[in-house]
Amino acid sequence: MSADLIRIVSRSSPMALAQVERVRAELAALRPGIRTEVVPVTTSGDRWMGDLSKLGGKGAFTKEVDAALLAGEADLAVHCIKDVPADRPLPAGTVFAAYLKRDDIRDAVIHPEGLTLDEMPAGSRIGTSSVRRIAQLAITHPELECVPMRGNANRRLEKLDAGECEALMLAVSGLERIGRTDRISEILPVDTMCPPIGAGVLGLQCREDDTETIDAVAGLGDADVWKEISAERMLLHVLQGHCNSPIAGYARAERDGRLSLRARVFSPDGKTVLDAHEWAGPLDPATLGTSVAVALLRQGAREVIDTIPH
Ligand SMILES: NCc1[nH]cc(CCC(=O)O)c1CC(=O)O
Repeated sequence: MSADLIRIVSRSSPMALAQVERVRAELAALRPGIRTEVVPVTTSGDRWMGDLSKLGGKGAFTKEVDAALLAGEADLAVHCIKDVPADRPLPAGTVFAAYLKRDDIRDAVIHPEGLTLDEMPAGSRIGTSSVRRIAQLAITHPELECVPMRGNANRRLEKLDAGECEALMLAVSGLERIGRTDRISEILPVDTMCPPIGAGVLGLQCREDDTETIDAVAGLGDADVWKEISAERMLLHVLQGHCNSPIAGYARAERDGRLSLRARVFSPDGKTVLDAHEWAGPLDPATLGTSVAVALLRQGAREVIDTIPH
């Protein structure tokens, strides 16, 4: 950054731009002397409407953003942590300086007439390409059918309205960001629709040698979320999950300081469910993530994850 300007690189979807506006507002309150500018990019994940696994993984939504940061065309990147791969290190030369306060981690159902999953007729088509959602829907609602659905949340809502499916599943936090919570017909509890690793968390990524920007934004971070994400991302790293893995889980820092992590691994048909839940006790968050991952590996997680093509 220059002394008083931070250039923020972002994907140009409505959700990504709303995320940047949140960062700008929080930064303006914390450091009123710093100006911000937005540098928009389009990622391969935004352009490609086919199967994401054919694009080489979740990096599809982060690659071009990382490149702009590393090239010095921007000073700060805002990422949905959910979209940041954990099976490989962060791009060399970059670090997360802060994780913002966490939003709702649950998934929502959107049905034009407001029906819940229980109320939908058998054979109703649910638009989702997420193996995590497909597997868990197969467990609770085997009578419903999943059909592939990609594109940013606004485009998915348009496709729903055009009749391409009867209902959608989308993250509550994403709908909040684009101002479309009015479309929600049901919010699914985490027991039956376990969220993805990193759900509802925005991370602020900087160049590791740019201490000026790191210091400027570090104060936006939330200490509890830092612990939760450290545990969740270590779990994903140890499991070596890929973009199409049916891995779900969330850590929770309690008010009294205790930290727990629940995680699940599913076969796509939902017939195999591996489940682990542990409290950190004296362990640091990353070691908790390792411990829960090992518990899942002991239950056979490697075989379940590796049978899914990616
Ligand atoms: N895969 C796209 C994506 N990345 C992050 C979110 C939701 C917001 C978040 O969890 O940060 C979404 C949309 C969705 O899954 O409905």
